[in-house]
Amino acid sequence: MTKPDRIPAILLDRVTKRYAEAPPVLENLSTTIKPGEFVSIIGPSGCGKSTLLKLVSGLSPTTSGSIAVDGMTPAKAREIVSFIFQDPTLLPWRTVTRNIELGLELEGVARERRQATVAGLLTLVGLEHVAKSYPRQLSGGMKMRVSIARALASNPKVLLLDEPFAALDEMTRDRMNEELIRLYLERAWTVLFVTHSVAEAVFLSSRILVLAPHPGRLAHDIPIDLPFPRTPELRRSELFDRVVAQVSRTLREVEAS
Ligand SMILES: Nc1ncnc2c1ncn2[C@@H]1O[C@H](COP(=O)(O)OP(=O)(O)OP(=O)(O)O)[C@@H](O)[C@H]1O
Repeated sequence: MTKPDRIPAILLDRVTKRYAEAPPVLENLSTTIKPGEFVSIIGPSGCGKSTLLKLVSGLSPTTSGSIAVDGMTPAKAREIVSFIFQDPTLLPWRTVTRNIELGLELEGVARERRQATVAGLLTLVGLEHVAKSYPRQLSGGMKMRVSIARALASNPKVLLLDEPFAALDEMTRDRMNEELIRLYLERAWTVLFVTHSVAEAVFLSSRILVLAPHPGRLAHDIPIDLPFPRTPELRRSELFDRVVAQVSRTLREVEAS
């Protein structure tokens, strides 16, 4: 007997999304994302990138077509999915530790287990030294790390990130990219990552989906065959520059069409 194929991490089958009576934002979008893939979504402003993440997260329903996350509807898959937004939205009156444990608290996880989980996450994102600080005492990069740690507290299998590093300076952003790749390799997540930066998408991804607008649709599906782990040296290599140039050209063609 042949072994059944592994269930796709994310399956999009002819997904169409329309807000009220407006023309569709996404139309007939189909693709399969395998477990462990790091997929970035790029495309002109308004082509439906954020909308796609909202559909996969179950925050917003599809108009037609279907989405399966690990074989489940997005609503059922919420427990295995974490969504990280550009704005970390930390609670200012809670310390770093208490921000990270918020979700676990709401789930009713006992205090001791919460503390053990948070201690591990603080180490993972390198924030042990600010465990008792408040958000206002942190830099933008640190706030984003708290937000990532909070998203990881529920031990997700699928991570959805909507331009998480857009507000950071370039150096911090590069460092966060390297940390994200380290965590991705360690935790074996499936990642769907929205960005406007082609270099960031190339650095992080095993695959890039280029969406075209009006209506949003899949224009290109580009595998990124650079070796993992991705390192700062890779970013300085000619090969990296070549891939970035190639993807930028594709994006410009989509923007011009
Ligand atoms: N809740 C909503 N109600 C009505 N229209 C919406 C809603 N959310 C998004 N839209 C519209 O859907 C289109 C796609 O928006 P979306 O934010 O998904 O695009 P995007 O590719 O992420 O854009 P950007 O790159 O500028 O962040 C836009 O025209 C936007 O105005």
